[in-house]
Amino acid sequence: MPPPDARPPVRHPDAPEPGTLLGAHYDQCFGCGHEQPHGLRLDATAGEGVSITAEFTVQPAHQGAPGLAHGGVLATALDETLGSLCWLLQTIAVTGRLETDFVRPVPVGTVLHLSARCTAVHGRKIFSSAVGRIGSPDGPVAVRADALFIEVPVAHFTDNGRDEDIKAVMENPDRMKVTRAFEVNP
Ligand SMILES: CCCCC/C=C\C/C=C\C/C=C\C/C=C\CCCC(=O)SCCNC(=O)CCNC(=O)[C@H](O)C(C)(C)COP(=O)(O)OP(=O)(O)OC[C@H]1O[C@@H](n2cnc3c(N)ncnc32)[C@H](O)[C@@H]1OP(=O)(O)O
Repeated sequence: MPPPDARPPVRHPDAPEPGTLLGAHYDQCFGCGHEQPHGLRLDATAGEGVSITAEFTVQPAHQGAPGLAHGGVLATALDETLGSLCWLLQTIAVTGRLETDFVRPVPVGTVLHLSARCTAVHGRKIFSSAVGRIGSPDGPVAVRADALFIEVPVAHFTDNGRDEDIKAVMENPDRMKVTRAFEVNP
């Protein structure tokens, strides 16, 4: 829970307009990357204020039980949608905590409609919540999450990421949309 002196989130003046399809932040991202054959290929759209909507279609490769989505995959979809809120805050942050409720089973072939909103900011801490609904934006709730993201410097990635992947991004910054958006020059 945010502390009492947390402030409401502020949409950055340079945030993409509501309705903008955000696109992948990194082409190899398991959550959103379109060059990632094993991933979720989740498409997120900027909403009003500090909110995001996203869609993800559960594929056969995402099964846990026969014909049903794996819970970890659903948690990833929530995590990715929540992470997209950082575009609207224009902040680089990573997930510190993700608390997930699995409310209904999600069959393969389902379009999961996700929505996320930032609830508060306190120093480097970003508090947010998300919900995933089955079949339509008004469909039954299947999953919910509350998250704490922590703002980090670019060195979080350059110091810890595998060298060959960091090098590949630096050689072709277009592979990582965020390096352009935040004019990252590590
Ligand atoms: C070549 C160029 C590359 C450029 C890259 C540029 C940008 C990248 C952009 C985008 C990519 C970003 C994210 C990826 C996108 C989407 C994927 C979805 C998001 C994810 O999937 S991302 C992966 C999973 N994620 C991690 O891989 C994090 C691993 N982790 C750590 O790296 C550290 O753990 C860290 C940094 C989180 C904190 O470490 P730290 O040392 O910086 O800070 P510290 O520990 O002091 O915490 C500060 C305050 O947060 C509180 N706090 C911390 N953790 C807490 C917890 N769990 N519960 C409750 N409170 C917590 C403390 O209690 C303290 O609170 P207080 O200030 O009140 O004392």
